[in-house]
Amino acid sequence: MRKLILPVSILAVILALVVLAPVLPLADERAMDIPHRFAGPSMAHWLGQDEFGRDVLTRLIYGARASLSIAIGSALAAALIGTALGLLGGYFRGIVELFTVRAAEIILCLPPLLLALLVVTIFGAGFWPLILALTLLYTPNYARVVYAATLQVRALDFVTAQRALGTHPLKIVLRTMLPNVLPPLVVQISLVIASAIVIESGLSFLGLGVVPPTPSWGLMIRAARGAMEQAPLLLLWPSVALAGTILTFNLLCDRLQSVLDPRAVPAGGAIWLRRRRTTPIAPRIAPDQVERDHAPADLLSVAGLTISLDRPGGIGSGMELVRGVNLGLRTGETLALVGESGSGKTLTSLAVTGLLPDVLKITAGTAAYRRRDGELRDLIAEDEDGHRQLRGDEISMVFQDASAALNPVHRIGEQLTEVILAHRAIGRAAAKREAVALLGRVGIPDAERRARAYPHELSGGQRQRAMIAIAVANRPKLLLADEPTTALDPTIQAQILALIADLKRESPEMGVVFVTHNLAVVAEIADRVCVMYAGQVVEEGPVAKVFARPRHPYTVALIGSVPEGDAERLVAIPGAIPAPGHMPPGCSFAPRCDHAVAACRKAPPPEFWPEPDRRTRCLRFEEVT
Ligand SMILES: Nc1ncnc2c1ncn2[C@@H]1O[C@H](COP(=O)(O)OP(=O)(O)OP(=O)(O)O)[C@@H](O)[C@H]1O
Repeated sequence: MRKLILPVSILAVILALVVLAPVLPLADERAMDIPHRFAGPSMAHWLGQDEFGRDVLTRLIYGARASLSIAIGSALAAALIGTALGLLGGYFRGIVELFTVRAAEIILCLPPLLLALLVVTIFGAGFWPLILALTLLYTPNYARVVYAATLQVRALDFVTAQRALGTHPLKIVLRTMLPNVLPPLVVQISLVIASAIVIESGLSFLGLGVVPPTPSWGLMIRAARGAMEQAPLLLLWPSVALAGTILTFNLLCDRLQSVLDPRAVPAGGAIWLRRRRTTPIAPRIAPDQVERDHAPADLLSVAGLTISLDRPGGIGSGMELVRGVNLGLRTGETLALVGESGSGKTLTSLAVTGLLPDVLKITAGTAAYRRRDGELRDLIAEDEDGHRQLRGDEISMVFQDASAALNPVHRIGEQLTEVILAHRAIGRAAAKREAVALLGRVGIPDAERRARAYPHELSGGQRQRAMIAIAVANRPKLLLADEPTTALDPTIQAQILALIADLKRESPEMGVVFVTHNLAVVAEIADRVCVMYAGQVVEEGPVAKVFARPRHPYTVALIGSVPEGDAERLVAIPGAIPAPGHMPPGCSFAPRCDHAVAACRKAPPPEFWPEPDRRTRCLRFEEVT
């Protein structure tokens, strides 16, 4: 919210001047003083006098009245109409879409200034025709933005749930869809206001807008142009006012975007997560450092990763959500990250890909990644450009919710083609052929036809397969899969796991980090497992060894909580994971642990290495069985 203070304050001053103009001690904006035409700035006329001796400051403020009320009025009117069209078209689709969004799009075929000229020629110059022209001009922009946002929201589970409940469609549109499309809408309004100010000034400059003697910035520029040699300052004031106001609206728009939409879009699919530029540490890591710290992990070595909440002045700012995580991944290996909800699995994988939301910050740690060409890079210190080069190419992601991850307004084949083209120097036709082949490879039947489908036209399992196809399109070295099977039914789950295993066999070099809650999945596909609890890795080792003899009471509890055949044998872990910022002074699992002794509650346990390939954070690991 702090980001908004500057643009909102500047706009508040401008709007206050505009609204309070009649009661301010200003000269009459139309009073002429011919003997003093073109007089420079003085105590009585701070910005000088114009070609009729009128006070320039007064006309500038009254000019803002005309320019801003036309711009804001038309932006709001267009927003109202465009939003209604976009919401209706996006929600009902079919014939409604044709008569709303598609009809509005016809306007986009006409050049903007030409359309405005047409309206003004028909209705004559003046305030209301200008508002009408600009409203017509901007309505399709809103309709398209809202339509795209509506399609996205419409496909989400909560809308489907509302429909399943039999809620009236208009109620869903107004109560569920509208609030969800507001962020892009608000941003669009500020963009349109800035653009409308420019068009209004342009038309007034051409003599087709505001009618003299009413002042407007466009008219002032037009008049000043003729007297540029006698009084160049006359051109400066309205130009500065125009440029300053537009810049302020653009700044507001930029800031609103980051405040209202904490999520962003990575390549390949539309996971709404904001990319973050972290404080550069040292992109290249000395090989001996990696060798020393993580000798066996040649592909990815995460060391001391700490992620904190970064909301200056906000509640909980500085709170550590992930605390000193170390983990290593070897070429061709599958590492499972397991743990209860909230243990930091997702944040750890997002940090590696540079996709942490803006409110989170990496406060310590490195993530040494060995690139295809053998160079070592620190992914934590990598900037956004560096991450973008790697993401979708060497490093790929598969997320839990494919319907949110795939762009709802583009066909599956197009999305796949774009990912291939973004990272490889091949022609579009070849990329398209490869996209279809990939869809076939991940088990989507009739791939040629399905490539032309939109995400919502595929089943959940097919969407997940399509997302996997996008992730492996450029044969990544590192695949991060965040609960890719959690949302699927058991049969499809098994098929997707088999697919990932198949793809791994085809690319034996590919390392996989697999985030899951499900220990049965870990047993099936992982080579090693990292157990996370309250933002820390509490145990790590080869799957077979960890399952045969866990070395941390939390791992024991997790294994015990897996239902085996009959649900009565399921043992729930008592208590709850401590909230970030409320960690106990000692071991974070101590309050829920049967083995805990006084020493456990005193200080956080260090890492112990019971065997060369295993580690645990438990003082009593010898006694844990
Ligand atoms: N954008 C965010 N803002 C504030 N806190 C967050 C944010 N994202 C995650 N957290 C917090 O960070 C902690 C770790 O979250 P994370 O999503 O990594 O857990 P997880 O182990 O992946 O859980 P799940 O299995 O439910 O996805 C949680 O306490 C969570 O509430």
